[in-house]
Amino acid sequence: MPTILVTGAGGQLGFELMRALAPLGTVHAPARAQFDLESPERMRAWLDRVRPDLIVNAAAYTAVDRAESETAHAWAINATAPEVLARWAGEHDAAMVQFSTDYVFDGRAERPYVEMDTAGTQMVYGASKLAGEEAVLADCPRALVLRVSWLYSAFGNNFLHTILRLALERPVLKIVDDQVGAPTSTQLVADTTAHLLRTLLSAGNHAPWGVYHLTAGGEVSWHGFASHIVRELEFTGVKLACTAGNVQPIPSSAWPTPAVRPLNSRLCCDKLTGQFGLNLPHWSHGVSYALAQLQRSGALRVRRWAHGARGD
Ligand SMILES: NC(=O)C1=CN([C@@H]2O[C@H](COP(=O)(O)OP(=O)(O)OC[C@H]3O[C@@H](n4cnc5c(N)ncnc54)[C@H](OP(=O)(O)O)[C@@H]3O)[C@@H](O)[C@H]2O)C=CC1
Ligand SMILES: Cc1cn([C@H]2C[C@H](O)[C@@H](COP(=O)(O)OP(=O)(O)O[C@H]3O[C@@H](C)C(=O)[C@@H](O)[C@H]3O)O2)c(=O)[nH]c1=O
Ligand SMILES: [Mg+2]
Repeated sequence: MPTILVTGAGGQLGFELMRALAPLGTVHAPARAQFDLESPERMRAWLDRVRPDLIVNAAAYTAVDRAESETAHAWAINATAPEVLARWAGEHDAAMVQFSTDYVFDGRAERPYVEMDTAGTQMVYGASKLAGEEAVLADCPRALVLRVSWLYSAFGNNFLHTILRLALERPVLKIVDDQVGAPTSTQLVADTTAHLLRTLLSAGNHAPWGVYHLTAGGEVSWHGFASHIVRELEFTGVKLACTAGNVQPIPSSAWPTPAVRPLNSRLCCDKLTGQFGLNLPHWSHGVSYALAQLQRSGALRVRRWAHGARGD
């Protein structure tokens, strides 16, 4: 059984990977005190001691706007740390998975991006993630780089939770309508990663490692995504301050942010579905599932009572 290292297990994707990768081997998720991505020495010491056969790097610096002012910090975690991991993996014949993002592209193309397209972005988060990808591919012969987009889950910090919070508090939401992509659940990414690894690890010398785009099917703007979330929340009966009709579309120019996000975040996943014979379900499936998880956990009911009179 392979020994597997999952970094960032406390993050929204790492949490799902712990579940999805468990059948493939013995999964280790060291705490930050033992495995800090900003400490190459500590990482190497841990790797030399445990000697994983597979490194799955789900840790990252994901604060897109803050990265513009915390450049060194973002670069250390998103670019230098993957390089350290990949170098160790390459030297010890281990395999590695690195997660990357639609934000490596500048978003000016008029079609979904394919893996071979030239990536190039001005934003620090995207540029640091691109440097991480390149280092991993250069240093580890058995590397899988998965570019995912717009991740959300019932657990963790993400746009779904932002919209839930805002819809409970505000009568009107203004959301950008000119940035388009595919919201993708962490479950879909984690389960698909496990499928790919099962194939790749058993395929021998000619296994198709490399870069793949991995998102849910379909496409939508952030405004369309937010409207969908609020509409689905209305069905749950949770008491909202905002209705779906009051989620208003705005252009990016009306929502200035330190990091300029791509207008086109669409990633073509044909390479992955063709190579591995997998189907990537429409993005709305995962949203229904995440909201059902929130409802079953009691999170929506508690919020309703916290917000208004019980039973109203
Ligand atoms: N979120 C998104 O929408 C998208 C994410 N991605 C990529 O997917 C991957 C997973 O992202 P996601 O799960 O959303 O990220 P999260 O922000 O939810 O989790 C990131 C994890 O990294 C850990 N981490 C950060 N810095 C360090 C460090 N110095 N040492 C050890 N651990 C550290 C965090 O630890 P702690 O909990 O202690 O802070 C956290 O567990 C990343 O590669 C990201 O770039 C790609 C596209 C979209
Ligand atoms: C909260 C809010 C956001 N927005 C806009 C800002 C932005 O353009 C868009 C999305 O907002 P966020 O800042 O939550 O999303 P952002 O942090 O940019 O999400 C990204 O995270 C990184 C880690 C990735 O890799 C990307 O794939 C992507 O998921 O919505 C509004 O227009 N109105 C609002 O009220
Ligand atoms: Mg964010």
